[in-house]
Formats: sequence, structure tokens, C-alpha cells
Amino acid sequence: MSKKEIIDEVTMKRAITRITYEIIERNKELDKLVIVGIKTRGVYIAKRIQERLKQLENIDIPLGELDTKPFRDDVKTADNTTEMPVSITDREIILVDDVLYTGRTIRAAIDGLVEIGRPSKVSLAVLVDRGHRELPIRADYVGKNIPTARDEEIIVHVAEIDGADSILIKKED
Ligand SMILES: O=P(O)(O)OC[C@H]1O[C@H](OP(=O)(O)OP(=O)(O)O)[C@H](O)[C@@H]1O
Ligand SMILES: O=c1cc[nH]c(=O)[nH]1
Repeated sequence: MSKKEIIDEVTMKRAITRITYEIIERNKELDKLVIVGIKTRGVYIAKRIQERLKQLENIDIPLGELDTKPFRDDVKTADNTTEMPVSITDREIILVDDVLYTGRTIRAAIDGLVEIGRPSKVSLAVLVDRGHRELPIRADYVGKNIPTARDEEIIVHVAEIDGADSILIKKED
């Protein structure tokens, strides 16, 4: 097994900045947005986007933290640790995650959202799309498309949890 860095801190920051510019370009009513990070690491990517929107547009967009575990189709947990600071009904949600793979986490995330409100629109931003979808789900904003083999793994490190920002690929030898 080998682990190799494929995206460094600077390139990861640029990718998040580009996603933020695309969100600004495609959303004329920024004050309707709610950013929702998927626990765990999606929350930290969501916070970076929120900070960049504040720097670029001087706007405070509310940020929620979504627990998808109670809505999974494999191993479910009973308690829901979702934290949402505002009502999401009639708001435009930007769901944020670090990696998009099979799409099953996003399917669960949509269930988690509709349980607490009725958004007028839900879009998806991911730092990495590694392919291999098992459901008809696609991202609206993609930081990096990284083609992978099924037996590889993409590992996103964020400074807040892992000590530094970086994206690694894990391969079986
Ligand atoms: O498209 P999928 O096949 O559902 O895979 C993508 C999900 O897998 C990872 O979550 P993980 O469960 O490893 O949690 P983490 O964010 O806490 O690392 C990643 O953060 C995505 O949420
Ligand atoms: O490679 C993968 C697949 C799912 N989730 C990850 O974080 N990485």
C-alpha cells in the first residue's frame, strides 16, 4: 500500500477559490444561499467557501453542518447531529463535501435536508470528484476531477483536523 500527495495546500486553496467564484457567478441572489457542509470534512471545505464569500462579496452566508449517517442505506445510526442555524425552507442550498465517489452520501444528505425543510434548490459542490457513481448524482461545482481506480482511495486532509491541507491518493501495491 502506498500513499502519495497529489494536490498540495496552495493548489487546494486555489480550487476552493475557483468554486467560490463560480458560486458568485451563477447565483445572482447570494442572500438566498445557505451553505451546508457534510460531516466530517465537508464542513471544513464549506467553511473555507463561506470565508472566501465574505472576503470577495462582503456577505455572511449561514452555514449548517449535516449528519448523513441516520439516512444512509448501509450502516445507519439513530442520533442525528445536524446543526442548522436557519430555516432551509425556500432557501437555495449549496451542499459541500470533500469527495464525491458513489454518490450514496449525497443521496443520504438530500434525505437529511428534506427532513428539516423544503429548499427551493439544492446544488452540490465537491473538492474532488473521483468518478465511479452508483446513483444518478452529479456535482455542480468541482474543485478537481481526479480519475481513480476502484481500489484506490482519495484522502482529503484539512488543517483543522489533520494538521495541514492536502489531497492524497492511496493505492494498493
Ligand atoms: O460518494 P460516496 O461513495 O458516498 O463517498 C463520499 C463520501 O465518503 C467520505 O466520507 P467518510 O464516510 O469517509 O467521512 P469523513 O468525511 O468523515 O472522512 C467523503 O467525505 C464523502 O462524504
Ligand atoms: O476515495 C474515497 C471514497 C470515498 N470517500 C473518500 O473520502 N475517499
